[in-house]
Amino acid sequence: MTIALADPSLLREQCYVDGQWIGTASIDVTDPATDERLAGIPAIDEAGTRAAIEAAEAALPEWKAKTAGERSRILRRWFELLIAHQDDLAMILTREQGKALAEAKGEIAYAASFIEWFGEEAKRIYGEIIPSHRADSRIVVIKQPVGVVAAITPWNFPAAMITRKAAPALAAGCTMVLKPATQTPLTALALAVLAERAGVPRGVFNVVTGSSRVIGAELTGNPLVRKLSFTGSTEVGKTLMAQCAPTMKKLSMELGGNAPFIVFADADLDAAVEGAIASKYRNSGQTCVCVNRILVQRDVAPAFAEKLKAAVAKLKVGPGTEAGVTQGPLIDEKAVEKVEEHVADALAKGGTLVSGGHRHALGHSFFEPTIISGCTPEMKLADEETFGPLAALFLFDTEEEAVALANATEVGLSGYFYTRDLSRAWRVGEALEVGMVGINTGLISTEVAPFGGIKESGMGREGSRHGIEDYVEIKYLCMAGI
Ligand SMILES: NC(=O)c1ccc[n+]([C@@H]2O[C@H](COP(=O)([O-])OP(=O)(O)OC[C@H]3O[C@@H](n4cnc5c(N)ncnc54)[C@H](O)[C@@H]3O)[C@@H](O)[C@H]2O)c1
Ligand SMILES: O=C[C@H](O)CS(=O)(=O)O
Repeated sequence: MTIALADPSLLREQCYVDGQWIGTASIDVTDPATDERLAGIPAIDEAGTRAAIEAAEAALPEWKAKTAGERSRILRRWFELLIAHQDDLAMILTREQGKALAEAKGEIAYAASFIEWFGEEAKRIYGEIIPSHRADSRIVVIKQPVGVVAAITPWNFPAAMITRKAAPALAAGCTMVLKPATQTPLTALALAVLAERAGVPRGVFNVVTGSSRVIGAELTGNPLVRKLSFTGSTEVGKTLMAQCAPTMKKLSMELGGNAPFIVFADADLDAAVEGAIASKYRNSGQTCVCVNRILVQRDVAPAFAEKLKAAVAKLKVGPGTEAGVTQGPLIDEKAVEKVEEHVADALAKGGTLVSGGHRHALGHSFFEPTIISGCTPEMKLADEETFGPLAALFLFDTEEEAVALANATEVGLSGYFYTRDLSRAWRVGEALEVGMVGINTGLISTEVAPFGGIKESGMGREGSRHGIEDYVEIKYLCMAGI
C-alpha cells in the first residue's frame, strides 16, 4: 500500500457485498499526479453484481422496518466517523483523484454533511391526511422507501457524490448497490469501512467495482433494482436511462453542465474575479457546476480580463499533497486532450490566449490554468463542457443578449452573474434556464439546498428537504365504510 494513513485499514482492495470483503484485485488504481500504482480493485462480474443486488434485497425488510430514529442514529455515527477520519479520507481522495489536499478535506466535510443532514431528515418523512370526498371514507397518504437503489457515481467528487445518494437512500429505508468510478474507487471503499463500523447492517450498503458496462447492465436490467441514481455525463446518463426503461425504474440523473458566468458593467469586479476563480478553477475545472463561459459586458471587459489574469497567475499547480498547491492534475490523458482540443479550436476561430494554454512543465496530466478572450458561440467550448482549467471570455452589450447567450445550450445545471441592480438580479435569475443560480457568488453547493439541473442536465434534486423525495414512493390509502 503506498498511501500513508493513520488508519491503514481504511484502504481496501476488495468489493464490499453483504457485509463481506470479496474479490481479488485485478484493476490498478493510479495517482494522476505521478502515475504511481496506489492499489488494485476487483473486476466483479454479472453474477457478482447480481449477488450484491440480491443481498440488498434480502436486507431491505429489516432495514426499512427500523424506526426513523434507529436509522437516524446509525447515520449520525457514520457522519461522526467521516469527521473523525477526515484527514485519512482526504489523503486517499487526493491520491486517487488528484485534487489539492485542502479541497479534498473540504469535500470530506461536504460529503459528511449529507449524512448528517439526511440522518435528521429521516425523522421528517411526513405523510398526510386529506379531507375525504365521501363522509364514510378517510384519505391517508404515506411515504414508503423505493426499495433497492443502484447508484453510479463519477470520479470528480469521489466522496460527496456517493453520500449525496447513500445518505437519503438509507435514511428513507432503502438499500443500495454502489458502483463508484473506476478511477476513484478507494474513497468509496473507505466509506464502506466506516459504514460498517457505524452499524449499517450487512447488505444495506454494498460497493462493487469493475467494468462499468458489465456492472451497469446488471444494475439497470435487474428488476429487483427499483431505482437508479446516476451522476455523470449527459451522454452516459441517456444510455442508462434507456437501459432502465424495460423495468421502469425510478430515476435521479445529475448530469453535465455548461455554466454561464455573466459580469454586468455595474458589478463589483473584484468580487466577480474572486467568484470566477473559485468556480472555474475548483478541482482544476473538473466540476459539474464550474464556469464554462464567462460573459462580460463590453465596457468592463478589459478591466475584468486584467484582474482575472492577475488572479490566475497566483494559482499554484502541483501534486495535491504539496503544501500551497491549488491546482492538481487532470484525471487522465483524455481529459488533457479535451482541454487541448478546446484551446486549439478557440484560437483557430479567432480567440486570443491571455494566460496558459499548454500542458504544464510538470508533465503527467497537469495543465496550465488558461484564459482565452474573444470567444464566440462558434467555438467548441461554447457548446461542450471543457471540464478543465480553461476560462473562456465572451463579450456582450445588453442584458437580453447576455441571457440569450447564457441559455444557448442543451444543458441547464448552474449559472452565475454579478450585478448590484436588484431588479436585474430578479430578471436574470428568473430568465436563466438552469436549476441553480449563483448571484454575486461563484460557490453555491451546500447540503441544505436542492442541487440539480434542467434540460439535459438531468432530473431530480440532491440535498435539502427535497432530496429524500427521490427515495420514497407515495401511497394513498382510502379507508371506507366508516
Ligand atoms: N450534475 C452533477 O451533480 C454532476 C456531478 C459531478 C459530475 N457530473 C458530470 O460527470 C461528468 C464527469 O464524470 P465522469 O467522467 O465520471 O462521467 P461518466 O459519465 O464518464 O462516468 C460516470 C460514472 O458512470 C460510469 N459509466 C460510464 N459509462 C457507463 C456505462 N455504459 N454503464 C454504466 N456505467 C457507466 C463510470 O464508470 C462512472 O462511474 C461530467 O459531465 C460532469 O459534469 C455531474
Ligand atoms: O461536480 C459537481 C459536484 O456536484 C460538485 S459540488 O457539489 O458543486 O461540490
